[in-house]
Amino acid sequence: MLYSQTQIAETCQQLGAQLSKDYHGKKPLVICVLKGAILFMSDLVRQMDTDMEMDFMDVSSYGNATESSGAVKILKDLDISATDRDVLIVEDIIDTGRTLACLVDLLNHRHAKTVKICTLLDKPERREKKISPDYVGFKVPNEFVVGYGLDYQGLYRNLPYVGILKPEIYMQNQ
Ligand SMILES: O=P(O)(O)OC[C@H]1O[C@H](OP(=O)(O)OP(=O)(O)O)[C@H](O)[C@@H]1O
Ligand code: HPA
Ligand SMILES: [Mg+2]
Repeated sequence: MLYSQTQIAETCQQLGAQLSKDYHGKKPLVICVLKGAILFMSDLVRQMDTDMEMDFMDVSSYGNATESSGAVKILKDLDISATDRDVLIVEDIIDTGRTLACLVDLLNHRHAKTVKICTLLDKPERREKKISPDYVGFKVPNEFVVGYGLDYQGLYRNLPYVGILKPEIYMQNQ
């Protein structure tokens, strides 16, 4: 285990308090990046004492051919227009930064007023794209982490804590 349920709850409370101040009177459009960010999003917004709208996007990385360009495929787009909105993107983890680099570009292209990023976990050692989150819960080492929304082959998202995946689990599949 890397971060317990209690540590995560404290972090959500701290981030929520800061976001409540920073977005006071602004009615942000808070975007959850499916599926990984759903647990963090649902805990975080309950700690934000401000008017807001919530929306959801589902994106997936392209295959190897286009990975280097950082392109992602939109599987579910926003229902609410981001134009002229103070957008807060909520993510579970920033790893290479490809997903967020693409989303930030897209939202700027759509003329969002401001685009900020709140991520529970940041894994800076793996970064390929220049993305620096505005709000970070925890910096994580260069390990594959699961739980609290994060999966390995679709499993472990429902764990209430964040842990490092045991190497024997992914070695079985190699
Ligand atoms: O910084 P990156 O290297 O782009 O990686 C981070 C992204 O990868 C994971 O999502 P994934 O695309 O696996 O989908 P999921 O959220 O549905 O699990 C994670 O939830 C982030 O969204
Ligand atoms: O460490 C991770 N765990 C789960 N999903 C991920 N997507 C990018 N990095 C990770
Ligand atoms: Mg994701």
